Order: sequence, then C-alpha cells, then structure tokens
Amino acid sequence: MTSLNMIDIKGLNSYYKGRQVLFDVRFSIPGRQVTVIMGRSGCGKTTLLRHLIGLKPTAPGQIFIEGNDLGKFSGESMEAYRRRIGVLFQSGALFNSLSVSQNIAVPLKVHTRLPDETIGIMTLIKLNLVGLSDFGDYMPSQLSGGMRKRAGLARALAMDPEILFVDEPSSGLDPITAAGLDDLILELRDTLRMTIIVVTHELESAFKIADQMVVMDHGRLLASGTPEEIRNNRDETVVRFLEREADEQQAGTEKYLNRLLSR
Ligand SMILES: Nc1ncnc2c1ncn2[C@@H]1O[C@H](COP(=O)(O)OP(=O)(O)OP(=O)(O)O)[C@@H](O)[C@H]1O
Repeated sequence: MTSLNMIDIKGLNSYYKGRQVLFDVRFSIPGRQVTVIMGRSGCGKTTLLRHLIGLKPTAPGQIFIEGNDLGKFSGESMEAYRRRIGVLFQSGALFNSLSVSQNIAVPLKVHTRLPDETIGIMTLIKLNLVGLSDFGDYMPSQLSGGMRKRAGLARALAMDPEILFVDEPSSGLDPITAAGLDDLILELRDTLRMTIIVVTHELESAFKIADQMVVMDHGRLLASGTPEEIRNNRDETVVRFLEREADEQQAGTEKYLNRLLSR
C-alpha cells in the first residue's frame, strides 16, 4: 500500500485583486517530515502558506489534506482542521498585553473547555519544550527576538498540532539564535513526529532542516526534491538562485560578525 501524503497541492493559482501571484503550483507534502518552501522575497511563499492554513480560498486549484479537498471543507471540518495545525507567523505575533504563559494559553482557551488548572499545566509543558520554563510571567516586550520566536512556537504547539507551519523562522534573528531554532524544529519532527512546513529564504537553515525542498520563483514552482536533488539540480534558474542566496547569506553572516567584533 502506498502511504498517503499529508497534503497534495494540485494546480493552485492565486490572485490579489485580479493580479495573479501563484501559477499552477503543484507538489505534495509527506507526513512526519520537514518540507521547506524556498524562494526570494515576493515569490509567493507566504501566499501559499495562507492557502494551506485555510486563510485564502483555494479555487481555482485544489489542496487536499489527507485526500480531502480543503476547498470543500464545511465550517465544522475547517474548525477541525485548524485544531490539527499550528502556525508560527514571521513576527511571532504575540499579544503584547498578555504574559508569555497567557499567550500560550490563548488557543487552549479558544478551542477547548479545559479547566484553568489543566491549561496551566499544558502551558508549562510547552514552555519547557521551547526552553522558556522560567519566562512564563514575562511580557513579550521583555524578551529577545529569539525568545519571542520560541514563545510564538510554544503557542503554535499549544494544541499539540499534527502539522506545524513556520513562516521565516530565522527572520530578524542572529545566526546563532537562528540555528537554535532550527535544532528545535528538528527535535519536534523527531520526538513528536510532526509534519512541518517551513517557509524560508535562508539557504543554510533550509538545507539543515529539510527532508524535502520546494523552490519557488515568481509564483511558479521551479523545482522540488530532496536537498541532495536540489543541490544537484542543473537548471540555470535554480543554480542562480542557490548561488545568489549563498553569496547574500555569507555577506549577512560577515556583517553580523563584524558588528560583534566592533563592539
Ligand atoms: N495582501 C496582499 N494584497 C496584494 N498583494 C499582495 C498581498 N500579499 C502579497 N501580495 C503580493 O503577492 C506576491 C507574493 O507575495 P508573498 O508575500 O506571498 O511572497 P513571499 O515570497 O512570502 O515574500 P516575503 O519573503 O517577502 O514574505 C507579491 O507580489 C506581493 O506583493
């Protein structure tokens, strides 16, 4: 028996006010692996993510979740799907007026009727998972960028999602903190066996965490495959993308190190 993919995207097109930004995108996301969606700024990664989490209607084109057409989900099925997914947005998207613990408790309060005591315990478990056990009472403004990302991740994990979507985990973080977040993503895949979809333009991070990669360019799928297959892809546009990103990333790391050394 062939195993079912967690998600199949078939001929997805997308528009903002009549302007087409995704063109016939098709690929599959296997379960319990890390799939990385890569591409330069503006190529449509976040838009694709918005379709995948049901924030943008899929027609024309289809997205299947374990074989079921997302576009045909009833309100109830969509609610059930949302309970199965966790999303870490680019900014971390924490509520600034709530403490870290209160932020993590939000999905549990919205989606469950669990007593406060149970929610408190579950919140602690998630804080521990992301290495923030001592920071539950802190306000988001008191945290560093990396810690805010971790807190956002803890909130995305609050409902024990089967599928985790992460938008640009490294954005705004220094390379060392970003690497720590990559390790955490791999740990979630290995220990909790989650299906993880990461959107990024950071090459080093992408090759470190991906089981499967998808490269997008101007709203089109340029290539997909294992990291090995992408690295060996001889298509001119793919090669150019990888070389240019590597140069830019190197420049970014050098800039960071120079900044550190000049302090
Ligand atoms: N809300 C919106 N309204 C109109 N156009 C949009 C909107 N969001 C994105 N776009 C456009 O859609 C295209 C794809 O944008 P998208 O944000 O999906 O790309 P991206 O690859 O995620 O970029 P980045 O890495 O900078 O976040 C871009 O041309 C962008 O200008």
